[in-house]
Amino acid sequence: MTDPSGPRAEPVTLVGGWPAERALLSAHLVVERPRFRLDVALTAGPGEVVALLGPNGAGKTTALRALAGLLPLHGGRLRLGEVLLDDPAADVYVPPERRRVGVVFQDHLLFPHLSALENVAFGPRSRGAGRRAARVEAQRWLERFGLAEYAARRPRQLSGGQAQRVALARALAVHPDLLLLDEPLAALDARTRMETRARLHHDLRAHEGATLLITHDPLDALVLADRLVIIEDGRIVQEGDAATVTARPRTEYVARLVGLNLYRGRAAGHDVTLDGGFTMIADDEVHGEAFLAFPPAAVALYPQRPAGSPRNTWAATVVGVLPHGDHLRVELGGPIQAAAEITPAAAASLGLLPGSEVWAAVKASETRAYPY
Ligand SMILES: Nc1ncnc2c1ncn2[C@@H]1O[C@H](COP(=O)(O)OP(=O)(O)OP(=O)(O)O)[C@@H](O)[C@H]1O
Repeated sequence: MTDPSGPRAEPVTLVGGWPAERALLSAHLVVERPRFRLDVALTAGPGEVVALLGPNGAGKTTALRALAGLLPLHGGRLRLGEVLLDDPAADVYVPPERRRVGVVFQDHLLFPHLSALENVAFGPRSRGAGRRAARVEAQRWLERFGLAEYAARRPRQLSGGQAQRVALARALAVHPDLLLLDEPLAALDARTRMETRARLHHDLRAHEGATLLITHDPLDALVLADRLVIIEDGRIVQEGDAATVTARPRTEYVARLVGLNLYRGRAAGHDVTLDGGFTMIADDEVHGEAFLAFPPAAVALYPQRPAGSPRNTWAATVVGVLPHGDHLRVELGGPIQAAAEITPAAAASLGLLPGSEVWAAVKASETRAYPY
């Protein structure tokens, strides 16, 4: 037992999810472009899968290229295990082929003229393994992934999902310390994507190194990753496990990603006055700068002002109506911009069209407020 009066552990500075000195990957990536600057700190531990999410142009590919060594850093430093890979201040730059990094790109996956087995064996061969040893290793990976029966097939005889997993086996066959997955499911159709996602989740457990997954798709991130890092305009705007990020989004992009309406405002107890002046009532009690969020499914729409109305009620104009799964997503203008999710039957009975005037209401009990 520890002595409570004894010396206490110093709090460690967390860079990402792991204390920088214990992480397998410890990176501060600074890349300058003419009109863009990437400046992010990333860490990942052994066996950890970190998803890097962000809108178009956020800098995800730039980060991946810097980690792989395809793009030298302009500032910061990159360490993998005990090895310093890039540190411009110390004039250190290890080229891609000498990094213990495996990359799986979304397309250009496999060599078309080689069989699945030869494709996977290429990994160990390129790291100096003998022909026979490389084939044995490749066979082991195909078996592990349940792909042994496809060993002799050429890539064009494989489905998209199978090819994707052979590419993963090839990357893992060299036992990289860092695995980089670039939109690994983006090229697949919806059904294959679902199956491959589930298998990939399983396959990734065989990897003892760190994994960084780049994706646009929140579902990929939520299923595959232990931790999410969200970047916008070259900077990290939020990171944490899925539960934290989805419960408390901190930017509009993150809110949309998890499907919430999100606003900033000032709270005084349960009342939150949003930027723009509209006041809403939340279940939570907060004081000062605050976020207010509610899911589109919590927004009820009425043709007239609802009687005995819930307090969060406002007159809105329909801006657009889009299919969303088996529901419809209604974009509303008015004192606040909001999205509502309703059934097609409800939309038909309201006669919703762009320009329609409706009343919107959200119960305070479905509205979350939290400090900014
Ligand atoms: N070779 C380049 N020269 C100059 N600017 C570049 C270059 N490559 C990328 N950029 C710029 O860097 C920024 C980040 O691009 P990046 O491709 O990393 O974003 P991303 O998050 O991967 O986007 P997407 O999801 O669209 O692939 C963008 O503003 C882009 O225009």
